[in-house]
Amino acid sequence: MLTSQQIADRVRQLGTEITRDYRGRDLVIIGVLKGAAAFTVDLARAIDLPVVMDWTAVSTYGRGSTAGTPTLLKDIGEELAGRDVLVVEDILDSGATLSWLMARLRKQAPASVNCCVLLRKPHTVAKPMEPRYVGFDITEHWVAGYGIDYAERHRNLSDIHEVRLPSAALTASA
Ligand SMILES: O=P(O)(O)OC[C@H]1O[C@H](OP(=O)(O)OP(=O)(O)O)[C@H](O)[C@@H]1O
Ligand SMILES: Nc1nc2[nH]cnc2c(=O)[nH]1
Repeated sequence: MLTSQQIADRVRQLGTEITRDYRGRDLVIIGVLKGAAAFTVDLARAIDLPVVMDWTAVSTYGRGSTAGTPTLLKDIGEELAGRDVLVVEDILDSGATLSWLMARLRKQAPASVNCCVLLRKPHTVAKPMEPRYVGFDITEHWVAGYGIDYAERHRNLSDIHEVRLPSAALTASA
């Protein structure tokens, strides 16, 4: 679906935009494990600012048209009060994970909270939200590679691939 070269080119563009938008600010980048690990590291290296990096992990069940139920698996360590926060996610699908996470981070009273998603799927129905930065708008097909898994495997692929699944398996995985 997307080659490593296409991804690298877009990551470089996003890094340039973020560098311009956050110059002179106290930027904290929060990568959402596990899917956004590769993207977060590459994006951070494309930003020409002294950013602070931190990590969180959230698991969300009941995606799609039903409201997801997120669980925090790993919290951040940074204090966010008064700082500019950029959450980095691999995929925006139902929006359940990101909307829950951003509401949680806002409770620490940061100066701002925005997000950068690599891939946006077309139907963010459950929790509509507008990321400040989007890498690519894609179809609703299941994808894997560049940090994104299929049944926990294939995160190590350099390209992003479409995974052909029977519709029953797709529902079970979500
Ligand atoms: O917009 P949503 O419907 O919430 O879906 C997007 C989330 O789903 C995937 O995470 P997953 O729970 O599979 O965990 P992982 O990042 O560890 O692979 C993906 O990495 C996003 O975090
Ligand atoms: N791994 C993976 N997780 C997802 N969560 C929502 N869509 C996807 C997808 O295409 N792949």
